[in-house]
Amino acid sequence: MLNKVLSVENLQKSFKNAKVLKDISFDVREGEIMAILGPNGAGKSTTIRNIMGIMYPDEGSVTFHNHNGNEIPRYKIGYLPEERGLYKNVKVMDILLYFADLKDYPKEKAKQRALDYLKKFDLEGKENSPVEELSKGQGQKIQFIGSIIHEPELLILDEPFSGLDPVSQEVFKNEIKQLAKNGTSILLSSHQMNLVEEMCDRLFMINRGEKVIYGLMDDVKKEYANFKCTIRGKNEQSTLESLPEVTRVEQSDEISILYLTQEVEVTKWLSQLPETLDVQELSVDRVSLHEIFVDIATDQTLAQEVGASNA
Ligand SMILES: Nc1ncnc2c1ncn2[C@@H]1O[C@H](COP(=O)(O)OP(=O)(O)OP(=O)(O)O)[C@@H](O)[C@H]1O
Repeated sequence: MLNKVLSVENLQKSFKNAKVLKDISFDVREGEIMAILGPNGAGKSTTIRNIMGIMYPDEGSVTFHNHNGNEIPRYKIGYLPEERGLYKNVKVMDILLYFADLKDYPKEKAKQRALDYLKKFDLEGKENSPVEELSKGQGQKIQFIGSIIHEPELLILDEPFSGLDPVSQEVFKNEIKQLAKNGTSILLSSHQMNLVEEMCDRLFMINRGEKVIYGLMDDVKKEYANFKCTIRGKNEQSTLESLPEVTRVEQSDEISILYLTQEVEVTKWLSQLPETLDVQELSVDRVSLHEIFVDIATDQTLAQEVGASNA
């Protein structure tokens, strides 16, 4: 098993009378991409702020290697906060060197890394531009570079994809994957399930401050991502519901989605469909992480530890 870089144990946090974190525990391992997923207000940012020492938990602990709380060497951690914003009248290079200086990172090395990353993020030649002349997405790229300029061992990204266009999202996604491949441990939060689905190794799903799922992405998919069959054609809902292995049918206009049991053998199931069905189009897919989340967040009885031995 990979080494643990960060451990979060039994975090509890209340604001006035509202308990927003209820016994949150997970870890982040060397070189992995770990995602905290959950809907708005679930407690993702509060968890991250407690890890970063921006606020302190009422109960529980945060450990980075063998260091706790104030002993944690913050210069080994990179952080992209949810709040975006940089000093407006400062030049791009100056702000990046300032970020590096805060972490005691050598200036010349930082300068070279900054230039390399500006090029990578399609911002070549912008080093002397004032931040106020950048677009929102460009500013976010600068802030992202600022969070990795000092080669952190652990990188914490709070909603890294929000506000980015699809091309920039792809650039960020690839860079995050590359960093992990080179050994950086990544913890990122998101409420956009589909974006992180194919990039994270493990996930922690949180809803109303509580753990809903914690485990390997592959295990979560195996456990929850059953097959669904989408049929376009004129069919009675009751006919479709009476087919074997169908747990639920959703219908709108001529599109019917048949959710199938975990045990279904797809080829066998397809071969026994009645000839009387009206099929103009048919596809079989696994339900997405997004659908799994909506299901689970609205029916807590499904919540259980997934792949606990691997988690
Ligand atoms: N400083 C604060 N004072 C009072 N309540 C707070 C504070 N910070 C967060 N909360 C509350 O804690 C809950 C969790 O908020 P948090 O920002 O952690 O959610 P989130 O999962 O990051 O959501 P989002 O996806 O919307 O960013 C919310 O109900 C929020 O209103």
